[in-house]
Amino acid sequence: MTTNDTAVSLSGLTKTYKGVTAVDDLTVDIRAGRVTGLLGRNGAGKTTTLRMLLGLAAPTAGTATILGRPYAELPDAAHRVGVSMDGMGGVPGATVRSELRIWCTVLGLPATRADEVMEITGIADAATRPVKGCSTGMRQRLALAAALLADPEVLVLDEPANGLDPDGIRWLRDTLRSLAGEGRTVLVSSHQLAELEQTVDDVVIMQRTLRYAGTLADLTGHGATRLEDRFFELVDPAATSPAAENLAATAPTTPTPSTAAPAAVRTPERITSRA
Ligand SMILES: Nc1ncnc2c1ncn2[C@@H]1O[C@H](COP(=O)(O)OP(=O)(O)OP(=O)(O)O)[C@@H](O)[C@H]1O
Repeated sequence: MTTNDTAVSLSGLTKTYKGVTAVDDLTVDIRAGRVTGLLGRNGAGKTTTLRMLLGLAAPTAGTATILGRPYAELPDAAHRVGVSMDGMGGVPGATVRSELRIWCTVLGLPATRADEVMEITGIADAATRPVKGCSTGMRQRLALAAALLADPEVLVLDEPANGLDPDGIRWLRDTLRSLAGEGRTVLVSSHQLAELEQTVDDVVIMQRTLRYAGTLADLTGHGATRLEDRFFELVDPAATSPAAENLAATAPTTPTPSTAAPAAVRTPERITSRA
């Protein structure tokens, strides 16, 4: 079911690479104005899903829309959707400020906007630092700064917590909550379950196929169970020992054939699964 406040809609979304299905028949609506965590192990298909959503990879089957249209057909998409993904590349030789100013030019924004987003993301002190000399955490902040430049309605962030120290993680959590508080939609991929548990309203769990879509509160019984426990029940019901779970959580996953039976998929009220 699609509602008026659906920000992202995936329908039967499937991607096969040389006979290996990375994303299989993913159908889910993501509600506007909320922080939604796209969760899955390494290799679960999160990045592939986001790339299809943003028109960076062509689906083998199915559709993905953002604000009601495929990204490539969305008017003013570069202003309405802010994106942070690995491999988006930087400008050789740029400093933090000059890189953001280049993006300001590309987006038709005043150069002063670069300084505003540096303040928001806590990197103003690093304005003159070469980007290639920045730490991973600093680069994550810079990537979010770039995503925020055009004051977008929707943010799509691929693993934004990677490389952040505890201060950075707390800052990211507060920032994402505050962005959603302003009415923005935040779709954030991660496999850092403890972190996400404190950040998201809604959860989409995938392991090539959809395993859960709904509110965090529904998933955890309003905190009665931990997200991590529910996650493992959904992605790997056979795993029983914590040691096995920890190992599985960090090991790359080889996609299984698309004929494998999907796990139970819930259809709660906040995110509507149409699987
Ligand atoms: N361009 C590609 N060509 C072939 N296989 C690919 C390609 N991109 C992704 N894959 C495969 O698709 C599967 C899903 O990868 P994807 O990067 O989407 O997972 P992920 O959930 O984002 O993982 P991670 O958390 O490690 O980033 C993996 O098995 C990966 O090897």
